[in-house]
Amino acid sequence: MEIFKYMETYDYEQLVFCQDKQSGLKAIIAIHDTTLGPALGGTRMWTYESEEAAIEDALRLAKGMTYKNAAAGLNLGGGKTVIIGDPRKDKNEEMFRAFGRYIQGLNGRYITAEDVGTTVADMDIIHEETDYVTGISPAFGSSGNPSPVTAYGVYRGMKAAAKEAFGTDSLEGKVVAVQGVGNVAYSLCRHLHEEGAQLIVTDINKEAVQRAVEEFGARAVEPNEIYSVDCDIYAPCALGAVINDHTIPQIKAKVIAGAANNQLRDPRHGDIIHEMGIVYAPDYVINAGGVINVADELYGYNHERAMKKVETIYSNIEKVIEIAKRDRIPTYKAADRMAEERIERMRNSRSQFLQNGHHILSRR
Ligand SMILES: NC(=O)C1=CN([C@@H]2O[C@H](COP(=O)(O)OP(=O)(O)OC[C@H]3O[C@@H](n4cnc5c(N)ncnc54)[C@H](O)[C@@H]3O)[C@@H](O)[C@H]2O)C=CC1
Ligand SMILES: CC(C)CC(=O)C(=O)O
Repeated sequence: MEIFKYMETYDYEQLVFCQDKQSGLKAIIAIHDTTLGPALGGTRMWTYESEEAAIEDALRLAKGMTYKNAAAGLNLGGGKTVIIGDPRKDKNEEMFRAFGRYIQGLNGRYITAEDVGTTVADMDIIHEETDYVTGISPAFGSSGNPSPVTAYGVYRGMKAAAKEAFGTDSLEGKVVAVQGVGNVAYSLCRHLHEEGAQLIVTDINKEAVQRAVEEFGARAVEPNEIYSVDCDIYAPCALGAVINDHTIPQIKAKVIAGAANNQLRDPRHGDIIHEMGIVYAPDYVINAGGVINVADELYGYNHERAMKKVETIYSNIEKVIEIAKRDRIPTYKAADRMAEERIERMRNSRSQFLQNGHHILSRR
């Protein structure tokens, strides 16, 4: 990968490599765009096949955060971190302390939170070194684990997408195929089960599958079978790039609505599912609940206020569908348009973010 060429093409501001020999920390912080405010986005810990794959993931996820935060109406830019390693084996306290010091060094240009492979406990350790971290324990007056809130937002957004596809937003009796039943999808399954949806689930973690089977009466399938099952709604809730040339021909769902980031392998896959008549709820619009929740910490966390904003995900999905129909474009393009227009409007009044993150965080 020619890194500067890639950064120039997609207009990234900064890429930071963090190394700490003693703890084994190898982290990449990508800051995409800070026009709207400091870059807020989670830290993912994952066993990447190569350093290049980790860099690419950090860059793609950071850009997604710029669009997510803009579309959600937050005054925040987009960034993300990946830590290279196995979250089950390679974590240690010194690692997150070292990482916290690197975040502090950015002086508020980047604020972190949880993502795949990191937890509230990890954020609490980071908090020992910096205030530029959210999703820390409620004991600190913070919002805690963002996953249940993300799940609630996905559930509401799924209902809005279902209304377009089926003429009603009721999910009672609808068959929903959930890919990955981790932190977010477990809570999502609970909402769906409570509304009377029938669940088909898969995960590479057999215990997670078993829990969904026992608690929600879900039917379990193998990971490679989830695309082709007979269902009304496909909910990708594991990792990205799952809507691709290989999977699209298998999909029978009329709606795709899930929590995973970067679901489309490439933009053209959004065009293909649009032509197939599938209602696609753009990932970064429907999964914004977690970031909306942690972002509220910057104003002194208020759960009621945060949930009120999370509710706007329903109308945001409606808005995206409306723009798509009006302009005869796929929903992913409509979402991009919505986010880009907001950033452009603000670009006239501010350019690069300069240290006021500290000022915001002092209101905690
Ligand atoms: N946690 C949050 O608040 C937010 C999460 N997201 C995104 O939602 C997705 C899920 O996040 P979490 O639930 O927090 O992560 P998680 O790590 O708790 O859950 C992911 C689950 O997917 C499973 N999985 C991995 N590869 C799989 C495969 N090939 N087939 C089937 N299952 C597979 C894992 O075993 C795990 O149970 C991620 O893409 C994340 O970036 C997006 C916004 C916020
Ligand atoms: C997990 C969230 C709090 C932030 C984030 O990184 C995301 O929405 O993907």
